[in-house]
Amino acid sequence: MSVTSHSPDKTRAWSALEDHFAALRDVHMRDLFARDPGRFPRYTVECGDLLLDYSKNRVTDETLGLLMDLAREMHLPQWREALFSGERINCTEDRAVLHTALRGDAPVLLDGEDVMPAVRAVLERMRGFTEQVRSGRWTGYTGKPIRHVVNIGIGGSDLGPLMVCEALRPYGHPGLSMHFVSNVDGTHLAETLKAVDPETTLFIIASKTFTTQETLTNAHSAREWFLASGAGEGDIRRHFVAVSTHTEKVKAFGIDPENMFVFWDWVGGRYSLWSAIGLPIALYLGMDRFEELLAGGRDMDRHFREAPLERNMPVIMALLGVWYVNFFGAHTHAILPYDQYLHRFPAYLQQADMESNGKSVDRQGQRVGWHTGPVIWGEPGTNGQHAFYQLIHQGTRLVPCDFLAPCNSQNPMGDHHDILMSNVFAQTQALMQGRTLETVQAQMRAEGLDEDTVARLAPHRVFEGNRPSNTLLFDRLTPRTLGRLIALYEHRIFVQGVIWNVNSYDQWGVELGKQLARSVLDDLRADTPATGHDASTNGLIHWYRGRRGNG
Ligand SMILES: O=P(O)(O)OC[C@H]1O[C@](O)(CO)[C@@H](O)[C@@H]1O
Repeated sequence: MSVTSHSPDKTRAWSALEDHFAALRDVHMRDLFARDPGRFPRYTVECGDLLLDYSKNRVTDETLGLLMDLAREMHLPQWREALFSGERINCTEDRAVLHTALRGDAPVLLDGEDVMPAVRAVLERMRGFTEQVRSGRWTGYTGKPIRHVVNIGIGGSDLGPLMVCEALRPYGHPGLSMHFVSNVDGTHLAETLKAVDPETTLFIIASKTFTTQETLTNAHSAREWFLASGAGEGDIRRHFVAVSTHTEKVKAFGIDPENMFVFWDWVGGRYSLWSAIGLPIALYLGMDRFEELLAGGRDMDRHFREAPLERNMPVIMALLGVWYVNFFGAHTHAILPYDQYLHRFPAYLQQADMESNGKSVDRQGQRVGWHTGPVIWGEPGTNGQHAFYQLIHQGTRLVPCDFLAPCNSQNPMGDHHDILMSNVFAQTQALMQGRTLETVQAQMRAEGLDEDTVARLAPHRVFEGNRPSNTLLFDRLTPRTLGRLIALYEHRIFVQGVIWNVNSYDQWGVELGKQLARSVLDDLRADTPATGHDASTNGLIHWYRGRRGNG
């Protein structure tokens, strides 16, 4: 690797940020706004139709300057170049990380060979296939056109395509209904199969490794269901396609390689929606719109690569996150989309962010002495307001929030959209400004309440404020805009990984549970006593074995 890495807490900027934090921790954003009328124009940045307003953060010019120093001391510009140019920055798996090439338009050399011809060839095959299915020329085994697409995959082979198909529903093919089966709980597949017809259903078996237990179990059961409907083995080719990096394993499952769409080990699962893993997206939206999504990702790549760090949207968002995690001690970060179509965006980002930066050893294998990725969570507004915003406004924890909202609804209806947007702006204002005890008391007296009631209730009605948020506005949730948004968060994750000196592109933390599940499953199938686990696990296995089949 051409770039060196080291501990962030050994940098000069980190120490300076610690001192600066001590001076700023009790400063209220109300006062920062009062002192500085230029905050909004200075602390906003654009990329295409995206506007990021980060003025409602607990920062000053000095904070931002020090955060930029930290990025430079951690060699962010060099790491960014290593990412885009195909260096093997996934050091534990010795892999390049090239999801940006999937949406790129220039040669990218990996081991001296340009990856772009292969990328374009897969896109062309996707175009041919999706046009056949969407036009009705690709028929099922009884000659009927495809009406249902069932994607069977999990994690990155599910969450991205599912989120995008939901987000871009207004652009979806009216004659295709999209289904996503991920959970190995038989209920997920069973409920999906109740809604589809074997003669008109196309199954996509999506798995980078083609070894994932949940996906293969669901895929085998789907095939059995299909064959039980009266179809023959020879009909499988019209109803099952695969997306994977492993041709041999796809063949072994019984899917013709002709019906397989490939991608490569340099595409991480949680960054793979831009690859053939996006096949459900391309089927639903059509290939032109899928390419608009890619173009949106490319817009953000260009911005990330070319804009100065101080005007760089993913860099700014990432560094603000570092400021809260490492200096204010924030444990979580809320993603609050005020667009119903983005209702799976927080779930998608949970995997993208937490599987990437939920690490506790650095790139050198040493235990980190600083906090890394926060818990990512969220729900669409305004529903969240009536659920968990109480804690964000008045709880004891600091929860930095991202509010995302379109300036135009896909479904204009009366004054719904102005009402929705008034909530976005009011929430961020309330979080920032709060409401002081004096204001509460004055308001209560103006309402004519007696002094006892004022004294008793006023403390409950105080809002400390000083709670940070970013606001991301965009014109309308189009494929291109969504591409920009997704790539924005991908790069935010990358930058934070660089600052925390972790490898954001492996996921060893999912291994142990998988391994143990295999040995537990052996014990669930056995009739001899289970003794090889701890007392709790042995006890649970026996309890379950004694009761299954009774319910
Ligand atoms: O696409 P695959 O190989 O089935 O993996 C699915 C998911 O499983 C994981 O490896 C771990 O949960 C994810 O990183 C990945 O997205």
